[in-house]
Amino acid sequence: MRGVWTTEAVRAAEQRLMATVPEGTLMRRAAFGVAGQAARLLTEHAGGVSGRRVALLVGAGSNGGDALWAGAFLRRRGVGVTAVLLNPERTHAEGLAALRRAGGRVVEAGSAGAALTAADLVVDGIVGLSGKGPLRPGAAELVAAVTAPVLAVDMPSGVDPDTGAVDGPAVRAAATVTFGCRKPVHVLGAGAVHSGTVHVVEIGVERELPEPDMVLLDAADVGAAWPVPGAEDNKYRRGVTGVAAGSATYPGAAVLASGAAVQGGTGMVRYAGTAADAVRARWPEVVATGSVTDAGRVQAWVVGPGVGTGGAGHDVLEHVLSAGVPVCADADAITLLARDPDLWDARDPDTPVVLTPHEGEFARLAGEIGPDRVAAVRRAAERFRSIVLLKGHTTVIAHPDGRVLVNLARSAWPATAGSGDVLSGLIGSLLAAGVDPWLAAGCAAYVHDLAGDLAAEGAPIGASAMVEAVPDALRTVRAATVTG
Ligand SMILES: NC(=O)C1=CN([C@@H]2O[C@H](COP(=O)(O)OP(=O)(O)OC[C@H]3O[C@@H](n4cnc5c(N)ncnc54)[C@H](OP(=O)(O)O)[C@@H]3O)[C@@H](O)[C@H]2O)[C@@H](O)CC1
Ligand SMILES: [K+]
Repeated sequence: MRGVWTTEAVRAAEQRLMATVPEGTLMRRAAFGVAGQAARLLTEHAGGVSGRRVALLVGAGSNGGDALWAGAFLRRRGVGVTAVLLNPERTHAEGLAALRRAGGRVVEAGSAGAALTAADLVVDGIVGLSGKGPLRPGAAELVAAVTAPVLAVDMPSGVDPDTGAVDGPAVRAAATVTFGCRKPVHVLGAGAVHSGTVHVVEIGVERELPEPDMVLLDAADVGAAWPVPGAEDNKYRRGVTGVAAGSATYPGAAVLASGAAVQGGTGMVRYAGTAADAVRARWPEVVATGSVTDAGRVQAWVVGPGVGTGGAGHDVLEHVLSAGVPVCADADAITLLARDPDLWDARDPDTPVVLTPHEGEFARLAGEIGPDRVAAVRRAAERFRSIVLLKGHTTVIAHPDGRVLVNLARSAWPATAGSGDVLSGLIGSLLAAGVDPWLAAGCAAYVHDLAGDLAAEGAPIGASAMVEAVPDALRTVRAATVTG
């Protein structure tokens, strides 16, 4: 698992560390990391380092100081460096002196045109963790004139450091070098896109950090958590997943959710609903019945996709919530819960529930999301005493106790009709196997996204192709576990 820490936690850790090391040490370590990545990008985009040109966009604080020191290091490798000062009277003095000593050029924003046009790489040191709001007009104008790839120092300027929100001009970086750990800006929403490839440079601050504010799973974590049957297991011990989804008119959701549960490795899938014929036709291994009341025993239920929001869907959801087993409630089930909160009374308080809304369903259930997605999902998880998984380019998964897991999409190909049904089937499969519901939601989100990416291979796909690709995705994460 990789941690993500808020700027508040990072600053506190930085203060503790600063007290133990000579002044300027952390900035030079940080800047050295920036210079290393800059050299790598120059090699990649301009075929070498020496003789290439770099422009530094330098703001008023330490972020600009990092950029200036990085410029000084790059000068030693024969790079032509020009610093563009956005706020000359507040420029980091030591950094500026270091760049000048190393033979760097310094210009003010008004005369930056030639340096920006000639640059093979631009380093964004406009603003870092003290950033508020979008780029101010002077900075925005310069950034708009950039054509070379941008390397962001700590974070892309103009993005909100703690929410990743972008509501005006902001830097779009090819890569970002950050210090000590990832911050929310690197993994949330638009911020994740604007950050480009994120490189974390250790500067010592990481040793001072408390428990992370959010975590990201990697392939090996998912591979280790995904259940693998042992010699003692049989289909019942592996877990039976109930799927209450779809309808005679809309059988697709039932077929996709049941298929994903099968492919996710559950021991048996019991389908209950009016799409039984369609499910049997596509997945003969599924035991299909017409109603949840005669479905037989299951260890977890997936409920909602395509069940409708009328009386029949209401009764299905009520039955499932009172069954005393973990439930993944998606789509129409969420709309039903939003419309009739009394449905929650059917749930035994100890029964784990995983809610998987998209943004519209989330708003119906818990109100508008606002710019701070993580805070909104945390509040909803606490309010409904459920795991809440908010879908998006960054999927945010909150536990009622405040823990948050995020999953970053590899591409947007999986954003297709029926994709959510696949996700809920995977979650159901893990819940039935007894995986912790918060981890189950995180692992399912990871495998869902990976399956989409593997199926797509750079071209559009339908949700059925994602179901087909689940075994490939599972092989990939299991291989990562083996190789460490
Ligand atoms: N954490 C660590 O361990 C280490 C951190 N280090 C580095 O320090 C950085 C944080 O530095 P920092 O606190 O000096 O402020 P920073 O982000 O440079 O902002 C400067 C000023 O910009 C302004 N401003 C605000 N918003 C703006 C906007 N939208 N557009 C334009 N301007 C805007 C605002 O001033 P204002 O004009 O509002 O008075 C603000 O005070 C951090 O990101 C990392 O790079 C490393 O050196 C070593 C280890
Ligand atoms: K920056």
